[in-house]
Amino acid sequence: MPYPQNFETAKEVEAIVRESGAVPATIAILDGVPCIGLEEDELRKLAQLGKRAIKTSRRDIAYVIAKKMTGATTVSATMFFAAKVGINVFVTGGIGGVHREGETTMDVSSDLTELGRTAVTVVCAGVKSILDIPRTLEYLETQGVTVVGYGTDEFPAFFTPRSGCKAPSRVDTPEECAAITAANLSMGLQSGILVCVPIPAHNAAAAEPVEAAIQTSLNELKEKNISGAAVTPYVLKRVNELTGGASLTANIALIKNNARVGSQIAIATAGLVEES
Ligand SMILES: O=c1[nH]cc([C@@H]2O[C@H](COP(=O)(O)O)[C@@H](O)[C@H]2O)c(=O)[nH]1
Repeated sequence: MPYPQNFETAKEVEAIVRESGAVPATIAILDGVPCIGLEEDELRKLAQLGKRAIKTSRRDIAYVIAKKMTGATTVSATMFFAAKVGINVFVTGGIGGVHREGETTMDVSSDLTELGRTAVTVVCAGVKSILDIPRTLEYLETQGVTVVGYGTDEFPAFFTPRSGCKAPSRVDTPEECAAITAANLSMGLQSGILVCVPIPAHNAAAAEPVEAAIQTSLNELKEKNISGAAVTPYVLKRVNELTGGASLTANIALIKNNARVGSQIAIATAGLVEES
């Protein structure tokens, strides 16, 4: 997300979490120090750095710390730090997944392996259709990740509530999510839970222009020889440009919605699980 929308959204998300009765702790690595909860000026600096902050997945954590760099943590690294300090529930927009043609490129987000090895409940709006959604679900199954649709039988596809793929299971209340989180922890499964909240219908950017923009940007990847970690940021930026900002508006709306749902889940979970 570009500045200043990233800063404003982060602040608004923290406010939503507080208003809901939970405690927000935005996670990042600042000058080599992992931080769990940021002061407003720290949040602003990070937001202003934008792409100059290092996109930090699990593999990058040690390097960013050793080099005293500033890292914006992806879902995999954020889960790692959340688990370390006993945070059970974490909200984000979307997660990474298996890329289209991932069967040959092996471009599979480390978010999926982290979900397989770290017991944190991640609240998201599913994965974008820039990815291969059926293979993403297969890989989550391989990793032993509990995937639930929140108030839906269908796995949501970020900008649109529909992906054409069935969610492996369904919940309808924060209490059900909390009970699953508590069972996961008490069984010592040591894997994560993915709660997939569909974008609210009134916020959903009309699916067709977003889908068309995704196709265009995927074609550009090949022309421009872009691969690996650069793929997701490039496609997100291009889709926003091509849809005249509609995808950014939808992105912000769904993140706030996830924050509301995630806070309710966190509160219900706190009633069931002792702090570790
Ligand atoms: O819809 C989204 N997908 C992915 C990301 C970011 O991209 C990361 C995955 O990147 P990669 O595909 O390189 O693993 C996620 O953890 C998250 O930080 C995001 O913000 N929004």
